[in-house]
Amino acid sequence: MDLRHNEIEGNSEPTQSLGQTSHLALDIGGSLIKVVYFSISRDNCIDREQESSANDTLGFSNGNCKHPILQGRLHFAKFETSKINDCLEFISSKKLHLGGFQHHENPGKNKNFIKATGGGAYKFTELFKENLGIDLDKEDEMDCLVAGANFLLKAVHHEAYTYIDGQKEFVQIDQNDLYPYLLVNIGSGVSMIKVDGDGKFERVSGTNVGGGTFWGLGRLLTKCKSFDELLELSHQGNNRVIDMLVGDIYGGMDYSKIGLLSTTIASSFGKAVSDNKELEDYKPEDVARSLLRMISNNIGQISYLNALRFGLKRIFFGGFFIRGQPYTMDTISVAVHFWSKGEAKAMFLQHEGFLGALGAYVSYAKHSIDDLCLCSLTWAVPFFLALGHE
Ligand SMILES: Nc1ncnc2c1ncn2[C@@H]1O[C@H](COP(=O)(O)OP(=O)(O)OP(=O)(O)O)[C@@H](O)[C@H]1O
Ligand SMILES: CC(C)(CO)[C@@H](O)C(=O)NCCC(=O)O
Repeated sequence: MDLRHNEIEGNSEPTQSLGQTSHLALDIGGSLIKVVYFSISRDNCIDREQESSANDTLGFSNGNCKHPILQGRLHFAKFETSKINDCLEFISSKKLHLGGFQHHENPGKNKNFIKATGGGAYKFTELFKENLGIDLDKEDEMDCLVAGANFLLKAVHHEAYTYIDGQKEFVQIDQNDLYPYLLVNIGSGVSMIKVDGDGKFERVSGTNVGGGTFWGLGRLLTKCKSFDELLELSHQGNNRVIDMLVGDIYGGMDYSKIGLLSTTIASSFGKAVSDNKELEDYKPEDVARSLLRMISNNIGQISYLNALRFGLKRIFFGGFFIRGQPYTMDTISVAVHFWSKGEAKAMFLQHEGFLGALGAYVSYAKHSIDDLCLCSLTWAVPFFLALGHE
């Protein structure tokens, strides 16, 4: 199966067979809105009974009931939360809102609802109702992050990877040895969640110094107009111009007695004090680089401390701050490796920014199984689990 970052192919039971349609879930965060939606390839409609035994071996037999399976793609899109109207326009233009579930508690209401998580699911309830005529069915943000991460780690073959010395290496996940792990979601702010199983987790820590801090401070300091511009700048910069290194303090030497190399940052932005320069005297790219390093390092260190607190060896990092950026991932990996003396491992996720939205999408399954499923399991579950069997 071709698993590209923005699309996942898979199977889905046709929604009309269950008397419902739903192809859309949202995660409306402080900075970004993440959209996950399923599109059906109608020409690929196949009969469930002609399928391989993948579903059956997973316990997803539909018994005596016979109905077709549709094939399609799971799409991923994102919008800035400040431009929520673009998102509404996108949903409307693709008519994604027309496929929502009917309220099963009150079918007479005849109102569509779509699954939504993140703070914006609360903040923008009325906006969605007024503009698209849909209710947002709210799912808890932490529940969704965990459900999304667990789903990806179990179902998608090349999902988790390490990033060490510029090398991306995919990690084989043993489903029987997945838990416990620490999930660190770096969004506007950062949540750290100890995951012990499906739906079994505890948010053990967090920090307000996250992706929003990088983008907010970076915008003020560099006058960048977009997040991508800030990232691009940080690629070109040299953090040593503005960070105070151990070597700057120790006359070029390591402080080997306590394990610090001369190249280790002793104080982020520390040179700005002794240099006696103004902001304009520094290149924006150097400032951007120092900032990215400072924030990534700090998150890596706090993550390690929490992993240590609970004896966790594996830390999975998600959230849109990461954006598959080599320098960000390298800094986080080095921080985790350095502080844990190689005991803990930092891993990243291909669908990093979509954990919450995927978790909200998976949560449709709850309704189908509990309330709506007539003679087989929901369309969503076999579809997702089938991913792992390609
Ligand atoms: N195009 C972009 N525009 C703005 N921020 C971006 C962009 N791409 C990546 N980012 C980074 O991603 C962060 C947001 O990540 P994410 O979408 O995971 O969090 P969120 O859901 O908006 O925040 P929270 O969960 O704290 O409410 C931003 O703070 C920024 O650092
Ligand atoms: C408030 C949330 C959960 C919203 O997504 C996130 O931004 C976050 O985890 N912030 C960090 C808050 C803290 O624990 O200090």
